[in-house]
Amino acid sequence: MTARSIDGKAIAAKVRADVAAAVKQLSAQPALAVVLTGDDPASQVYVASKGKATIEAGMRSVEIRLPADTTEADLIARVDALSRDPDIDGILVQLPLPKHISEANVLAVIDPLKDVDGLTEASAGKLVLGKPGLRPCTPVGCVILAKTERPDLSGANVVVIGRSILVGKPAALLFLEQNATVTIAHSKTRDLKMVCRGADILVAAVGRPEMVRGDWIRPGAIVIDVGTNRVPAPEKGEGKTKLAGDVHFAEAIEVAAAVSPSPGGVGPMTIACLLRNTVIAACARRGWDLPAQLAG
Ligand SMILES: Nc1nc(=O)c2c([nH]1)NC[C@@H]1CN(c3ccc(C(=O)N[C@@H](CCC(=O)O)C(=O)O)cc3)C=[N+]21
Repeated sequence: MTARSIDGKAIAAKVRADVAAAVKQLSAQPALAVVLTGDDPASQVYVASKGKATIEAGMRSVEIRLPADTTEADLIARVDALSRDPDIDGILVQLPLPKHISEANVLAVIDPLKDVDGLTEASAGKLVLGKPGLRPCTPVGCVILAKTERPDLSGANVVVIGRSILVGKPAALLFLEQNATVTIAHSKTRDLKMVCRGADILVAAVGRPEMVRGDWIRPGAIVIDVGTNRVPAPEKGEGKTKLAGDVHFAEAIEVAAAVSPSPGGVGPMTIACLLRNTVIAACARRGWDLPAQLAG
C-alpha cells in the first residue's frame, strides 16, 4: 500500500487566500515584526518564506536581524520597543535563542495582545484553560492537516514526539481539545518505537533527521512530520545541503495511510497560521470586527 502525501502547500494556500481577503476589509494594514537572533538553520528557512508571505497577504513585514552575540538586555529592549509601538500588531521572536539568553525572560516582554506565536504565559494559560486566545502556529497547522485526513479526532490515539514549548506541548493540548487520547513522548520515553506504533496519529517534532522509521508506524496511521533539519546533500554538489524531516518519508509512505511531508507539509501551514493570527491580533487590539473569512 502506498499512502497519500498530505499537500500542506495547497491547504496553506487556501488559508492564506482567506487571510488576504480579510486584510482587504480592514481600515489599515496590519504589521508583523519578526526578530531573528543568531543563525539557527530552521529559523533561517522560516524567515526566508515568512516576509514574502506577509507582504503577499497585504500586510507590512518588519524584520529585525541581530547577531548571535546580542546580549539578553539588548534583545529585551528591542522586543519591549515593539510591544510599545502602536503600529506593530504581531511580534514573533524566533526560537531557539542563543544559549546565553533566557527565552523566558525575552518572551515575558511580548505584549500578550501581539503574541502571534502563542508563547507568552497569557496565551499558554488560555490554551491550558480552554479559553479563546492566540494559539501557536505550528501545532495549529498539525491539527488542521490531521483533520483533512480524519475530520473527527475524537478518541484517536495521538502520539506527539517532542515536548518543546513551541511545538510538542501545545500540540498535545490542541489534540486533547479535539478529544483525542494524547501521549507526549520524548528522549526519556522507554521503548519509543512501541509507543509510536500505538499511534493513530503520529506527530514527530524532535529535530532529528529521519528518526522515525517505517517500523515505528502503525499500518494505516496518519503521520505529521514537523522536523525542519538541514542535512548534507552531496548529490547536489560538494558542501550543499537540503531540508529533511524527522520522518523517513520513503519508509513511512509504505506503511501509513497518509503522511505530511517535510518540506511541503507543516512548514507552509505554520506561515499561513501566523498570518491568520496577525489579523486576529490586529482586530482584537484595535477594536476592529474580525472579517467573516477568519471567524470560526
Ligand atoms: N518563535 C518561533 N516560532 C516558529 O514558528 C518557529 C521558530 N520560532 N523558529 C524556527 C521554527 C522553524 N519554523 C518554520 C516554519 C516554516 C517553514 C517552512 O515554510 N518550510 C518550507 C520549506 C521552505 C524551503 O524549502 O526553503 C516547507 O516546509 O515546505 C520552516 C520552518 C518555524 N519556527
